[in-house]
Amino acid sequence: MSSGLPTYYNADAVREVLTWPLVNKAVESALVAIVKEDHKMPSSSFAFQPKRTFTACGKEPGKILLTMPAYVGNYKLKSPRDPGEVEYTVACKLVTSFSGNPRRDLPLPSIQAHVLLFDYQTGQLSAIMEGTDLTTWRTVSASLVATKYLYFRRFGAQAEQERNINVAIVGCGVQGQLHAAAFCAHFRVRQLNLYNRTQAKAQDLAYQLRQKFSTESGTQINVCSSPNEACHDADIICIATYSKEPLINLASLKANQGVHINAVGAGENHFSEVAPDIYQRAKVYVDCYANAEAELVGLPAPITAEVGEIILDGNYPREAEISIFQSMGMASEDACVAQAVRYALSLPQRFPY
Ligand SMILES: NC(=O)C1=CN([C@@H]2O[C@H](COP(=O)(O)OP(=O)(O)OC[C@H]3O[C@@H](n4cnc5c(N)ncnc54)[C@H](O)[C@@H]3O)[C@@H](O)[C@H]2O)C=CC1
Ligand SMILES: O=C(O)C1=NCCCC1
Repeated sequence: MSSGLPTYYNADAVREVLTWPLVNKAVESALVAIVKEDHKMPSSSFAFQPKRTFTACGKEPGKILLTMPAYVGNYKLKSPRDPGEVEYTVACKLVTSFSGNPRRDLPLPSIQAHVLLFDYQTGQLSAIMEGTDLTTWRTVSASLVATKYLYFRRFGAQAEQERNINVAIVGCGVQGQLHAAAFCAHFRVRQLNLYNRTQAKAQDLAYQLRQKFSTESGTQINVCSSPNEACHDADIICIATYSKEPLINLASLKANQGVHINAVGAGENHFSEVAPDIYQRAKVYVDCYANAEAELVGLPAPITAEVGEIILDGNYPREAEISIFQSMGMASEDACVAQAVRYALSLPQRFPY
């Protein structure tokens, strides 16, 4: 038992060990752990994750502080070097969302976070970890995991390695940029369409991604002048803006074909970016029912399942269905990723995850 000060992990340290295998495993563990024990295929891991709080930071909109506590029990980090011991993690993320930050004279990220990690046996605060990149990575990872189970698995177990897809990114901010790079890195992306309200941002992103993916994997990367243009031929759509108005509707999508949407953004109201006619036609999946109950009031469609339930029971959407992963972000993802980061940083040598 330590009686010293908590260890501080700064952004550079965290960045050094953030890799997709590490984050994806941790996020998948979290998505499964929060599934209720009475599910038909229960998992041995479990989590307690109360509804998070939102504090308005002033009277004008667009500035909020969220507190996100979680306990995740009896799960595995599952890294190649990990001896298979089970983990217990107690954590609380403090995160602000100040949507005007990128437009400040000295721009800052809209989302900034720290994760507090506690000793699960004594309750002592053991670490404070800068959590801004961690938040971006785990959110993108949740979209990757959701896409794997809600889109690819409907076409078979090998589809994520074999199937060519067209991807649309609507909103090329911090989230959109990492979604674009990660989807190209994980899947066979034939065409990547980028839309951003300020087109120069989409052009910058296209320029950077072309250096890597156009030559390596032949991905055709296009900058589009409207969300409709970006999405009309897309199999997968990742939408991550602060828009209070719908940016895409049913007419924006490929007709009568399987489409999967990762609906990531929109701040306080998570579902305003996507029009009700899509929700009414789609199967809607969430990361967590408890958050959905509090944060998706007025969602124009019923919720089909949590992503973790689908991982456990394999009840995938049908091939031609539209699926939506309504991503809210959850504390147990942050807890599991922060724990994995701390574990990776504790190893004498960095290992290739
Ligand atoms: N689901 C989750 O777990 C998480 C969700 N988010 C959400 O993702 C969204 C994006 O976050 P970041 O990329 O960090 O923000 P950002 O500020 O870096 O990027 C936002 C992008 O959206 C665009 N945008 C903003 N308002 C718009 C509007 N009215 N119409 C069209 N485009 C608009 C901007 O041009 C910008 O490129 C936010 O809504 C944020 O709350 C962020 C972190 C986690
Ligand atoms: O889960 C998170 O972290 C966030 N979710 C919604 C917007 C702010 C950050």
